[in-house]
Amino acid sequence: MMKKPVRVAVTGAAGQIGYALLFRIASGEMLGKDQPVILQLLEIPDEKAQKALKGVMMELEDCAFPLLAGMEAHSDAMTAFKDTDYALLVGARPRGPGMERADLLAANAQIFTAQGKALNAVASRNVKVLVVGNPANTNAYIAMKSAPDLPRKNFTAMLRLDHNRALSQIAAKTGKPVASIKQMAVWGNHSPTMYADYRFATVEGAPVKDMINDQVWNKDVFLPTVGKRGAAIIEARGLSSAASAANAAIDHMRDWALGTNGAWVTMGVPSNGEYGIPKDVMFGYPVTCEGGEYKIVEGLPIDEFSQECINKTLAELQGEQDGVKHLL
Ligand SMILES: NC(=O)c1ccc[n+]([C@@H]2O[C@H](COP(=O)([O-])OP(=O)(O)OC[C@H]3O[C@@H](n4cnc5c(N)ncnc54)[C@H](O)[C@@H]3O)[C@@H](O)[C@H]2O)c1
Ligand SMILES: O=C(O)C[C@H](O)C(=O)O
Repeated sequence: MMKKPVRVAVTGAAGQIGYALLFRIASGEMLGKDQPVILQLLEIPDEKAQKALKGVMMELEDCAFPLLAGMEAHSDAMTAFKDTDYALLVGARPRGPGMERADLLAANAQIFTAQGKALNAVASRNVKVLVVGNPANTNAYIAMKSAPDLPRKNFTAMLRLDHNRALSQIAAKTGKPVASIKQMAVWGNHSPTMYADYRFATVEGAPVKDMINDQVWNKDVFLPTVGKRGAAIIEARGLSSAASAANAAIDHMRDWALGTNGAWVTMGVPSNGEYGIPKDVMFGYPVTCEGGEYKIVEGLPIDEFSQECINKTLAELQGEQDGVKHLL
């Protein structure tokens, strides 16, 4: 028997990430090839954006996806998020050359206050929320704080792109297939301060750290390459990453909904104090997922270098939180 359709809200649906995301959700790559979806698409109430959204919907229609059980265009979060089971908050201004993601805070923070309130009012009480719009951790924090009637754990930020970037860099360095690398972790903020950590990573049971055995490469090549990859793409493309970001969003939601079978992935989630991070800070952690819930991998040893890196990314996140206090 066919499953009951679930509602998936996507904001910024006519943007570049939206264009790389919606077709994959509708084809079943996110929630499974047996899960029909109803897309609830939000764009700003602007004639050009709404017209572009209509065009994307025409193309979705032309794909005749068997799993696409319905599709709606919205210009108001209060209708777009009605009863939604999943919410991918992508819509926000991207950064341009020379900007840091934190520079977007003022421009984007208000979007997430309003959208958090709308989720609070009308979404399914089990809604799974992924914030992609930058600065993603702090925007997710704002949305969570603006939705006091929803469980905190329902709000997450996207660090999966950083996780995937770290995997690819390690695959290139070790010459091992990307799929063979297990137990990667990225701690903290989706910003250059993030700490991509391969201390626990293995390939077929063998430690990656021993294969590389080069702390200078870790510090001077690996960490800056992963941390500044977003800027490198903006520099090369003239636009911020889109297909890889959409791919990471699919990975994040699929793993959260369908489970990881014990494998580690990275999600930005509200802290409950794990690893000394203050409660509610939206922090990148290694997690496993099962039965629609994520669980932070606990008890990992944190050496001095790692603690310094974690402190730095935490301090940045706390600074961002301070900067939006007046909105909450
Ligand atoms: N977390 C990550 O790893 C990651 C990766 C890539 C991009 N991003 C971020 O994702 C965001 C979107 O990037 P993009 O390249 O798709 O940008 P884009 O400019 O191509 O598209 C953004 C879309 O959002 C819409 N929008 C703006 N405000 C909105 C609102 N309040 N409600 C609904 N829609 C709204 C715009 O009209 C536009 O169509 C940016 O903030 C970017 O920095 C995050
Ligand atoms: O870096 C950006 O501004 C876009 C995105 O967050 C990325 O990491 O590619």
